[in-house]
Order: sequence, then structure tokens, then C-alpha cells
Amino acid sequence: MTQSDSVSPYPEPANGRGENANPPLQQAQGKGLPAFDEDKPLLSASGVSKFYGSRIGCEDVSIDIWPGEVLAVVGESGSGKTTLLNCISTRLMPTTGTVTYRMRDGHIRDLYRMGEAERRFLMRTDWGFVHQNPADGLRMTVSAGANVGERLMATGARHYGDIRATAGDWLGRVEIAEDRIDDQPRAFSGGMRQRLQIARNLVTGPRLVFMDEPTGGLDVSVQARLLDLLRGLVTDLGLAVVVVTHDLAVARLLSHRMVVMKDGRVIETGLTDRVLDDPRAPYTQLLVSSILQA
Ligand SMILES: Nc1ncnc2c1ncn2[C@@H]1O[C@H](COP(=O)(O)OP(=O)(O)OP(=O)(O)O)[C@@H](O)[C@H]1O
Repeated sequence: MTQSDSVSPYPEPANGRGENANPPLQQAQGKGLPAFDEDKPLLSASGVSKFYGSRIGCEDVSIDIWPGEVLAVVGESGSGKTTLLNCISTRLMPTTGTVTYRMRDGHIRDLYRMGEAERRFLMRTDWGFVHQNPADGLRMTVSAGANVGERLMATGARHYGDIRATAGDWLGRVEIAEDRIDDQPRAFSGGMRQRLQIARNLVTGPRLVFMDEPTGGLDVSVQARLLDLLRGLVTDLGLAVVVVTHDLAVARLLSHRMVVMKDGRVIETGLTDRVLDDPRAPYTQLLVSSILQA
């Protein structure tokens, strides 16, 4: 990735004082972007590589995630999407490179130089991680209410009545009937489990959510409903999201910006509609046309 790829995707400062004259992307995208009043990325990955022995997982990736933006990471199977996601979410230590994060107090921190306890706290409170398989992100043998409520407790909530009320409210937001609050997720359908996993992740008001193929493995009609719901929540909450998907339709619907990977490297990046409507790299052209023909 070139240097210019990793700078702000938004219009250059127009007045020389670091302020944008135009609201970023809003006219270009029309996807309900929140106002961006923060002028620094939330998360920056610089020169991130991960090698599994001699095999390349991802190589020399530099990306910025901006507050409130949805960034899709796309590419075919084995292109390094999950490896990159895991490296930037501190689930997998990169072989080389740095990943920094702008904390709520404004300090920029190197994630891999943080203590384990602090990193875990950050992951519990300021981040979410939505797995493709809901069972990986839920506790299957405790109630739906407890799945949501225990995340609140991890951030200090103690009042049982408040926790239960908030959990019930969140079940409603993800379209799970409140009278299912005491049911365990193993009694839920795949789509309900995924929506519960989303509620569990969003209840603490994170600023950044990582998603690995969040609609993978679901029926097409269930996928469409889930995508609609996700899109609404992400917009309402002004979340920054990094979503890994091999499905360009998911990227089109959810994301503002896209990163295309091949063989572990980023080969194209840009606004989603631009990349999909006017792909520049030959590989992206192939990817887009093969999907369109499918
Ligand atoms: N634990 C591992 N050990 C060895 N090689 C791995 C490991 N995990 C991933 N790889 C290799 O790293 C490369 C990138 O894999 P990765 O899972 O990141 O790709 P992906 O784009 O997410 O693929 P998919 O869409 O199929 O999940 C592949 O060549 C893969 O075989």
C-alpha cells in the first residue's frame, strides 16, 4: 500500500487550519454518515505483516480506521482478511509493524505495548468483535439476558433491575422478543443468535467493532434482514466498523470504504462505490466482474 493510501480518505483541509470545508463523504456516499468532528484516525496500522513460518498471512499493510466509518476488507479465500483483522484487533501478534489506537482520553497508544489487563479492558469496553459463528462470541448455556448483561457488568454496572432492563431493551433493538430474555441462545435460530451476539457487543457503547463475515453461514433472506439491522445500528450509534467479507454485496451495503486484498497484500483501496463501480486494479476488476456475472 502506498503512503497516499493510508492518509485520511476525506477531503484535504481546505483552509490551511486542518479543517475540512465540506462535510466528509456525506455528499459522495449518502449512507447516513455521522458528522466527523475528530481529525485523527481511531486506529492506525502501519506496515503490518504476519508470517506463519514461511507462509504469508498478510504483508506490509497500512490502514487507518476513522471514527464512524465502516471499512470493508474484501478478497478471495486465503487473501489474508482474517489475519489482518486479527492483527489489528490484538488477537494475533503481527510479525512486524505497529498498530496504534486513539483512546477515549485522546492519547494514541501502541496496542502491542499495552499491558494485558489494559488491553483486555479496552476490548471489553471500547471494542466489539462479532464472529461469523455466534457460538464463538456467546455463552451458549446462559440466558440471552445474561449474555448481554454480563458485558454491562464488566464495565461496572451492578444494579440488577437496570441491567435486566437494558438487556431487554437491547433484545428489542435486535428484534428478539423480550419474552425470550430467559432463554439460552442454544434455543435460538442462527439469525437470532447472530443478533444476540450483536446486542452483546453493542450494549457497552463501543467506538470500534470488528466483524468477521457477520452474515456468513446464514440463509439469504436472514442475511438481508441482518444486514438491514446492522446498517441501522451502525448509523444510529456512529460506530467505526472493520468488516471482513468475501461478499461484495455486503461491502456495498454496509461500508463507506473498501480495502481489497490479494495474497496477503492490499492491492486497492477507496470509497466503496468507487471501487465497485470503477475498479482500478486488474484483480479488483476481475473480482467485481466475476461477482456480477455470478
Ligand atoms: N494458523 C495458521 N497457520 C498457518 N497458515 C495460516 C494460518 N492462518 C492462516 N494461514 C494462511 O494465511 C493465509 C491467509 O489466511 P486468512 O485466513 O487470513 O485468509 P482469509 O482471506 O481470511 O481467508 P478466508 O476467507 O478463507 O477465511 C492463507 O494462506 C492461510 O493458509
